[in-house]
Amino acid sequence: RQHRWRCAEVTFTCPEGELSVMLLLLLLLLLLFTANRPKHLLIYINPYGGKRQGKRIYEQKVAPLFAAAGVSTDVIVTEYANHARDHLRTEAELKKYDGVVCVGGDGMFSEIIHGLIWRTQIDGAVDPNCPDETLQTCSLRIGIIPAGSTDCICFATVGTNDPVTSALHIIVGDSQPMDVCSVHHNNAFLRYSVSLLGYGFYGDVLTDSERKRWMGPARYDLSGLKMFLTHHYYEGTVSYLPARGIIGTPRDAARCRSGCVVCQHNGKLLTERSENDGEWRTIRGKFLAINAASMSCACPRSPKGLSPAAHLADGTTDLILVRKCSRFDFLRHLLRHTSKDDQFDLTFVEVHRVRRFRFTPRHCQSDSDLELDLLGNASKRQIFSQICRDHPACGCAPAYSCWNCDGEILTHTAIDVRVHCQLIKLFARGIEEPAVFEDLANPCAI
Ligand SMILES: Nc1ncnc2c1ncn2[C@@H]1O[C@H](COP(=O)(O)OP(=O)(O)OP(=O)(O)O)[C@@H](O)[C@H]1O
Ligand SMILES: CCCCCCCCCCCCC/C=C/[C@@H](O)[C@H](CO)NC(=O)CCCCC
Ligand SMILES: [Ca+2]
Repeated sequence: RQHRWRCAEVTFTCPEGELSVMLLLLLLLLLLFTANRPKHLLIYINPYGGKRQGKRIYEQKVAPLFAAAGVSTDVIVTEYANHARDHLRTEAELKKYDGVVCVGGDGMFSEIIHGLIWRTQIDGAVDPNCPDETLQTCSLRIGIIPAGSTDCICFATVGTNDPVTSALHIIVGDSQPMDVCSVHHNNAFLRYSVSLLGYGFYGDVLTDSERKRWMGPARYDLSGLKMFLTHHYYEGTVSYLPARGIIGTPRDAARCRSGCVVCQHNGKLLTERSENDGEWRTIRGKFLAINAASMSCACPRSPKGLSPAAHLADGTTDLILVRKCSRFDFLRHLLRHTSKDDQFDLTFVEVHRVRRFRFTPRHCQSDSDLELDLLGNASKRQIFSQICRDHPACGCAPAYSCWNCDGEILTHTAIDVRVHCQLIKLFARGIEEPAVFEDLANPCAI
């Protein structure tokens, strides 16, 4: 609640009429020319996100504030999935606007960035399919009015999921840069991600929860419990390029906050330096979860997030590997997402701050890793024996999971992920530290 903003009316009185007119003019000029406030916004509302309250939230809580602040709007209520993405990619007259706002959850935000980033690359003649291209930064800022199920991007950039607070951050024209990961498979673009890329546990939770969409946000709790009990593990190889020369580690006590110096320092450093500096490292093993958190991923379910010390705009992602362990140990790890204890302080968990990583599931590994028959095909016996060994009870469980990419399912399992430092900007200012009242003895001074 401490991050909530509210409107207040303040009445100034001035004994001289002329002076009051001058002050009024000065205020108007300041608002017009010095503040970076948006004047015209393009708004997309997902009427089916979260508890299906998007339209009501916008009309009752947000539209009156925009009207009072003199912000004009063009509003589109989406009619189908990817409506907003496709409109931004091809039709929207972006020059008319100072920003784009989505009313919905992380999936709706994902649609907006896919539309905007794609459009920016095509306009700038950059090939989005090439994983090594330097992407062009998007000039339009993005606002999020939370009306989804997790709303982790709003929570991790503002500190609360409250439509009025987000509307006020948009009105005052705040700006928060943010990293974006591009995900490719064999030189073909798959998706962008800003929060969680999760294989194994979080991929399975998402797949299961999509069948329960009718339940609303509670679907994640049920699927989370089910997948915890199922306890699948997956084999594969993770290679990564550690972020070198940067300040900050995933085990820091310090957090990314408004005006973060780590983001400023690393952002400058990484844009100046070739990202191929450094040596790739490889880890092969059996994992319950492989998570890449490009930001803390804090949300009401996990107030400090999957990687509490991750940064919004430092050009890195925190790669968290949870190796195969007992149900009891995995529960200890999961419960630490919701408590103050360090979720990385466990022997089966490791975390690396990286600029790029690749994952190959075991069944996709090169032929030399598999038994080959005379025709060069991988032996069925070997693949079958893997399934049987992993799931002796039924033998029919899947040998591979899928990726949860900011709450959307990725069908490809072998992926190449690269962080693009500060590719987009949000109408936010990062989480603010609570005010410290130093002069408690003299409240008037405060
Ligand atoms: N009009 C629509 N009809 C059906 N689906 C839509 C429509 N508009 C958007 N969508 C899709 O709905 C999905 C879910 O939306 P959204 O992210 O807003 O809510 P959520 O999934 O409940 O929340 P969260 O992503 O925070 O968990 C998104 O993948 C989006 O593409
Ligand atoms: C026995 C069960 C213990 C459960 C432990 C709870 C741990 C909660 C961690 C929550 C982390 C959320 C990370 C954010 C991911 C979002 O990009 C994505 C889209 O909105 N949400 C989910 O995938 C939704 C993921 C929901 C997972 C439960
Ligand atoms: Ca980051």
